[in-house]
Amino acid sequence: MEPASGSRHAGSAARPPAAAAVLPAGGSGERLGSATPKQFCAVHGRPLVSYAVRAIERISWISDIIVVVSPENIETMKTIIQKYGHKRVTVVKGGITRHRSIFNGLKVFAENEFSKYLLQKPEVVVIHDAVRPFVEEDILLEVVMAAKEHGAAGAIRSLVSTVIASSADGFLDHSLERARYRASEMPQAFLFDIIYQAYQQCTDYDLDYGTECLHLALKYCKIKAKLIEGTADLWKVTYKRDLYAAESIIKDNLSQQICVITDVKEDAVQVGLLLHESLKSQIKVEAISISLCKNDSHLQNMFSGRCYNFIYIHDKQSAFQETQLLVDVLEKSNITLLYPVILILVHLNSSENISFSFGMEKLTRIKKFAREVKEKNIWVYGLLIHYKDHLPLQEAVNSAAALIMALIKDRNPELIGQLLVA
Ligand SMILES: Nc1ccn([C@@H]2O[C@H](COP(=O)(O)OP(=O)(O)OP(=O)(O)O)[C@@H](O)[C@H]2O)c(=O)n1
Ligand SMILES: O=C(CO)[C@H](O)[C@H](O)COP(=O)(O)O
Repeated sequence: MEPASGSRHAGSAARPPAAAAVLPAGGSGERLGSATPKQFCAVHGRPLVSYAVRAIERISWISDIIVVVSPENIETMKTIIQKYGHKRVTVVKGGITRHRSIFNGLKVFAENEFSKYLLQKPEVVVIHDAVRPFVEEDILLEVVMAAKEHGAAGAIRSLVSTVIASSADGFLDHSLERARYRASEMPQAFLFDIIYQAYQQCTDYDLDYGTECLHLALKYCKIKAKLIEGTADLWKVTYKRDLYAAESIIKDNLSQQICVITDVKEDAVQVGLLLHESLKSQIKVEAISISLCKNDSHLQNMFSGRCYNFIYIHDKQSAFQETQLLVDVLEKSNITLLYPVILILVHLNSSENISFSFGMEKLTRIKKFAREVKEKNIWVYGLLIHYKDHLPLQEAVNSAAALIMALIKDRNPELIGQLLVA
């Protein structure tokens, strides 16, 4: 179950060959400048490498995923695999350069000494940097099918800047015609035997200074790679700003859909309908009116979509029991494993005096409840819709919709347990 994200050629009919993937993750992230190598930096609470692993593991036709990490990070990687429930992953010790790490990853399919188990050699192997989190199945399929046909293939992008060469004294020597050149990105794929033979023949210079796997296939096996136009999201996290960009993309993907759950009481249903109207131009809304009592079978089916945002509207003084039931169902559904789920508890109040109807005791209770369920990766926020004669319901609902959109787009952990007033 994944949040919605852009997919360019959905539903390709081509049948992929037996494939495996090698994800180099053995670098130190010097250019990012953090003490933690970038692949282990948290992006919306989860290490970057986990996003790349997840992107590959959800593809059924990729049998094995080899993640190559530096020796000191093997345990960290194994912990990540366990914590986020990753499957079909083997962790392998990396080398001092990216090429050496990739070569180590490939050896798992060809040389016994590199793994406790010699894995089944795939027809095609995908190579994808662990710091490129947004790879989609359609581009992988295109690259893999092209590799099967031509021996090697890789994703490319148009150049943003012109490439120039400078002379030794720091002056322009010449510039390249930008339209003729492309940036080489990932994923790339190869017939396994081609890329493995290429790495076996590499010089130390290639292994230490090379930056391009497609070039090795050309140089040592005379294979001209097929180049496939990639999407903008395939870029590599390299600098600190790339981590912020990755987090923004993830948050944007997570805030595409919301599920509005209303108590069956008349007021709650009415507010639910108005909220639906107010939100639907900004987000896909699914609305459910339900009595949150135990054993309600409707609840079990509610979390089948790609939804990570829920609103529960009620007009009770206290609805913690019902909310707890909702939390239990969310937890059981496993959607909280990879991303935090937002749950906004909407209380309705039409009395003159807010402080009278919403005392300190209840505020403290929301905070305590939110703190407890945060442990389950469910982020609870309170929202009071306050309406009376001089503040019409429609106006209060519009203001509530704006606050809801801000909460789910920002996904701010500092506001967990707070009560906002619309
Ligand atoms: N010895 C290395 C060096 C790099 N990589 C991996 O290769 C990918 C792309 O390399 P790059 O962006 O250059 O990562 P770093 O080498 O970590 O970054 P920097 O060059 O800024 O130090 C990353 O997933 C990185 O972890 C690797 O597996 N083994
Ligand atoms: O862009 C690429 C495709 O070949 C590689 O990801 C890139 O060459 C990695 O090199 P570096 O580790 O120096 O960033």
